[in-house]
Amino acid sequence: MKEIIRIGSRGSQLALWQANHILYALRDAGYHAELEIIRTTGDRMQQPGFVPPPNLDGKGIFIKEIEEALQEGRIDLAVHCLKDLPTQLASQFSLAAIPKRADARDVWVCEPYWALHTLPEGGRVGTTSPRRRAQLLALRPDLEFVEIRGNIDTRLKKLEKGDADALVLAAAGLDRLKRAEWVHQRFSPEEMCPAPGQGALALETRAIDHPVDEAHDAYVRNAIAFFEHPHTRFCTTAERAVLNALGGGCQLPIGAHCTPEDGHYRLYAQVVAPDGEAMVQLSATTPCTSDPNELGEQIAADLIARGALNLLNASV
Ligand SMILES: NCc1[nH]cc(CCC(=O)O)c1CC(=O)O
Repeated sequence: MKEIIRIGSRGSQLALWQANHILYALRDAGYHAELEIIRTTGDRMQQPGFVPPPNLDGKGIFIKEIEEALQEGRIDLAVHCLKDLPTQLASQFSLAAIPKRADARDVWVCEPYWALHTLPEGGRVGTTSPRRRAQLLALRPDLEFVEIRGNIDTRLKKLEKGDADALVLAAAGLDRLKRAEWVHQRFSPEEMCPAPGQGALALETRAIDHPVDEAHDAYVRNAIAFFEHPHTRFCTTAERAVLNALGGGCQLPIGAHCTPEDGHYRLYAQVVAPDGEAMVQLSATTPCTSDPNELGEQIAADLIARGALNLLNASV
């Protein structure tokens, strides 16, 4: 009898694309894989009329129910956007593989103003991300913001309807869903520094020392090992270390972007005040042989020495 690898995913358009991408690759490699769709708190929050419970903790709202399924053995493998994963996983879980990253950049989606600087004064940008709002204000203090939620097609429809004049989205999502014709401008990381881990997937399994079935868990870890992409692992580990050292969470206006450059890695990180009036930014390089966590922690310490925590405190 063939062993089956059960993959858990959220039901959003983008999550399904990503989970299927992994599923088909596993099938191509000769494995039996199945998909299980799991509804998370984060998905329910995007429904109209959702009332958040008073004790709701924003961290990990897209992963809680998926990790429960992992822990209970209903699934063997969870496929997430790495940027939605908290910087610290509970000890029962492991980031078993990080596949090659797609385009990590943020993009400008705006008809008919093809670039950020051409949008007329007071233009309304549809984003709820504190990082994107702060970074946009640093470039264009006149901008206004409106809440646009939902999956990518919903957001594009709301843009078409005129609910906003422009959107800023992750390139990876639009590229994966073949909506790249909406992209007018891909921001350089210095203009709009992407969220740590943006554009990368995370393959999460039970940790080695928390198996449901030792032989099956080892089989799954072995099956997914070929997805692992060492450059992406290094870069996203360094980026997430910056975020972790500054207090974690996707609600903080922190960008970090690391790239391999011949023989070394370069990490750039940026913390912006919520009103865009102040910013600290730094970059550092390190040899390929060094520890990505040290690189991220070093940058975070240097950002703190330049006042990053004051900017972050202003944002809560
Ligand atoms: N916060 C939602 C989210 N999580 C991951 C992506 C995009 C895909 C990725 O970064 O891998 C998005 C949408 C967006 O930011 O536009």
